Amino acid sequence: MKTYSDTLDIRITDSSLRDGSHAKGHRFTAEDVRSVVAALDAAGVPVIEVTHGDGLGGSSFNYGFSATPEQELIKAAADTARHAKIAFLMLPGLGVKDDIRAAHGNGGTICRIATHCTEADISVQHFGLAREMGLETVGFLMMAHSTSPETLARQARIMADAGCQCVYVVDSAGAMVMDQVTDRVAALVAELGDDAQVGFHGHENLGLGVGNSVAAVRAGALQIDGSTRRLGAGAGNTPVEAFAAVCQKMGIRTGIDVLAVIDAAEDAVRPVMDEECRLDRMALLMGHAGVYSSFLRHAYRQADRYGVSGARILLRAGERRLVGGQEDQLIDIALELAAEHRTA
Ligand SMILES: CC[C@H](O)CC(=O)C(=O)O
Ligand SMILES: [Mn+2]
Repeated sequence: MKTYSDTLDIRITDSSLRDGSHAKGHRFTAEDVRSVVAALDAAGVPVIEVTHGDGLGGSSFNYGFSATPEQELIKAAADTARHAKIAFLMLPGLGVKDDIRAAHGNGGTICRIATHCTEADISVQHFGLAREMGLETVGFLMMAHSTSPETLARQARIMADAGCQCVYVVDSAGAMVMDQVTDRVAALVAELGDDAQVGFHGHENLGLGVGNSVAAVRAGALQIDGSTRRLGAGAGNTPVEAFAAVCQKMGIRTGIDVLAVIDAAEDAVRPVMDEECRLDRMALLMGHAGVYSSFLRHAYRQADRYGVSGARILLRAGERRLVGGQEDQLIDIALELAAEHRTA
């Protein structure tokens, strides 16, 4: 069996300071970042991702403005971490190449480029630049439930050929059940061979983050994302502390000190959260209907603004197969629902 390295079977990346930015309304402070990074780093978490929830350049009217510029947060993380590497994420078009250069200048060493799962071609120049700069590279194929394993594998090949060193199957909607994860991860492993590793990023919208991540590891994934205390979009991400504990019981080496990360979840991450990430009606509907997790807060906002049901907004977003970046279409849906209500 392939392992991540001689000492680790898999490598875990904590996304609470990036995916969790959605749940926090993009209001992390440098102090929040320093305290979370210090605790995760001390617990042996090997990679910590820090960026606006929608990636570099995400701070905007459409996605939500950051309270603190993300480059300051990346620098605070890099200045605090003693062992952990700092990763940052970018969606081509939201962020630009200069954002990658700035993140590198502020101490980020892992560049993660995310595209919709059938649009890997828009990442090619960014992987090229990141590799030229000596950065480690990771690719995100988002909304991976919405396409077949074969198509996903072909898209992964585009990223790997462009210089991506690990392509992630990203369950952005938390909509996949275990066999779907197995099929997709196995298809990427078969396609990429020794050319690139395979990763998995899960969400908890069907309560399957840990189970799906175990399925991914069994199918050959060497990198797994999670968020301590599940701090992430929708019902949150795979909880790092629970996944690390499960891995320990299964003899999968993660390098994480389980007791220390359990303490970090309670003592460092929970205090920076507005509230727990809950598997409530809206979050569960996202998993059920296949809706991008970061639409959750936007759906609540438009439901309030137009006096319509947030659940119905999400169901219609699922029917329309909206993809990340189409947050503004939730407004159109809310307006339609309001008009239908008036004529009913
Ligand atoms: C940056 C967009 C998005 O939040 C990436 C991600 O975490 C996902 O698709 O799940
Ligand atoms: Mn996510």
